[in-house]
Amino acid sequence: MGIFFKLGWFFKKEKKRYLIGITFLALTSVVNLVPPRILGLMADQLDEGHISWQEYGLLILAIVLAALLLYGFRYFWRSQIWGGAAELELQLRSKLFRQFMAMDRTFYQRHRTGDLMAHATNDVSAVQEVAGEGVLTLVDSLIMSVSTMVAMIAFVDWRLTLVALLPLPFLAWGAWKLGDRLHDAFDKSQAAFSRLNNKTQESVSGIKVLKTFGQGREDTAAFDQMIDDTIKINKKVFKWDSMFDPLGTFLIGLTYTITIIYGGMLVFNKALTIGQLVSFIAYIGNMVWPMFAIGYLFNILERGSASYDRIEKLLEEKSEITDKYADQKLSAKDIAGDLIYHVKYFAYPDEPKVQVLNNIDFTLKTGQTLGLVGKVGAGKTTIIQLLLREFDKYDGHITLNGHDIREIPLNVLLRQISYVPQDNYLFSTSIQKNIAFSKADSNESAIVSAAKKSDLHNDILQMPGGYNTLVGENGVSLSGGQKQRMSIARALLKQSQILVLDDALSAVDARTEMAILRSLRKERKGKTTLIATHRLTSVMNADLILVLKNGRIVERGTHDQLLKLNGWYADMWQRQELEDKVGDSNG
Ligand SMILES: Nc1ncnc2c1ncn2[C@@H]1O[C@H](COP(=O)(O)OP(=O)(O)OP(=O)(O)O)[C@@H](O)[C@H]1O
Repeated sequence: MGIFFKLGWFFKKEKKRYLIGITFLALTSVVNLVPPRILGLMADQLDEGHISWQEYGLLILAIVLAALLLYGFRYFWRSQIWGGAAELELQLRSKLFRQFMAMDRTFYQRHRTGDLMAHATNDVSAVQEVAGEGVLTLVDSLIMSVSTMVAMIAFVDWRLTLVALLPLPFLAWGAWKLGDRLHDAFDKSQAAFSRLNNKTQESVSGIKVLKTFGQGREDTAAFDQMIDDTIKINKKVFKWDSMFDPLGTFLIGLTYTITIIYGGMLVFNKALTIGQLVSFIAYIGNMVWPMFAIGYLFNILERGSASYDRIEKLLEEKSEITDKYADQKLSAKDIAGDLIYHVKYFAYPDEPKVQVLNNIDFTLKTGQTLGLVGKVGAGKTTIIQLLLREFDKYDGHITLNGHDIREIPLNVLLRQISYVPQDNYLFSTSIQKNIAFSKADSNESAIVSAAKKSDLHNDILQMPGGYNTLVGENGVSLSGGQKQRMSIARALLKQSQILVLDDALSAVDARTEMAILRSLRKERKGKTTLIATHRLTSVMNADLILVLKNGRIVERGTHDQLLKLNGWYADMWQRQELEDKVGDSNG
């Protein structure tokens, strides 16, 4: 029952809806007592042999009227109570979705996508059942069983009521105990199904890798094993289910048998009329559902409660990135200015002792371009992540036009940044919509212009549907280079103050890279650009180049200054130049 208190906030909000629903539910139960009583009266009249057609007609009319009333009452309680359950489902789902949107990276490191999906679907459904089926079962089974018992005693006989209903509590007990096992088995079957889903998704998404590594057969075997396990688990569901139904039939049959034997004796001894026995038999029908229901109720509430706790736990998680300054009156203009980094110490939250950035200091004037280079794992992406506010806990500060970025409203800051990661996400829709994702109200000419600047326009014209070509899930139908250029077009369309390219040109050839960089220089005059890369030609025109090693800046300057230093940059430049020459002569 605790779950009803946990959901108190919701029932309080939806008080009116539930009061109306419960009132109609109670009316339904009471009107349900009428047809059996009328059937009894009819049977008595038939038994006594004096049938007045007028009276008979009136009784039939009363049954029809009761049926019509029941129709109307049922409609009202259903629309109110099921409507309430749907409302709760909606509220929980949107709360969860908002929470998922607000959460930082570490949240997604702690929770797997499949698990989050399960919370947003299975758990929400289990809680929704409490507000629908749970309320119905609790209220209806109580009112219906109590009112039917009162009618049995008042209109028929208390002794028959006592004896005939003896088996029914066992039905409630059986429904509770077996139902518990059934639900348990059902939960396991759901979990197995979810594992199977995860596996299918992973195998299909990674099909290219699987095939190229010749792992197709092994993966199929692993999948077969999983199906075997799932079937074994599902067999348990059928086992408990098959025990449950016959138990119900047996106990209900026993109740009817006792009624016929003992009721028959009472009729024989003239303690009861035939009509009363007929009414009683019809009333038993009213008692069956509440017994099943009471048993079910415990399971619905237990499951709902466990699911609600899981949802609450997720909702209680706090993002490390809080938009504390969301109300700060800062506009895009206020933050358009120099970008200054002064980060003494940064470590990722899961490994707080491993220093990833160490004394990163630099100033980038408005309109300048910064190049970030260095070996893999040197800290280039980490520097960018701090600007994007994926992590807020570091010793030092990063400012934009003098404002600490942690004190700028998130939406104001992020609207001023276009970010192209190494591996961008494309939605399974048309090319046009994928480019326009960064600025939904863009017109066609702006989209085409962005595609031209990122050297993608000609590729798109070659495609069967042009700009309307569908790209498949995460752009499967595109080459790596096309995907990267599409992400750049998306970023350019946004025309933001700061553009960040994180190894975003790694999949395009040197000539295409040069063309894109040329148009970027033209396009982004007066705007700030950050480029992290392994290919030094991408940053040779930058105003400032930082060479990173183990999270520290080991060399800094322009291309020419760095060449003169004769350090890592100069060495790498020579090697890459040589590689290009060898590549050209081979090509
Ligand atoms: N989420 C994370 N949690 C813990 N450590 C991380 C995380 N992301 C990156 N690191 C570590 O931080 C260090 C810097 O990584 P970063 O991605 O910034 O390097 P990078 O220079 O961008 O490398 P690459 O050129 O391969 O992209 C690496 O040692 C990496 O293993």
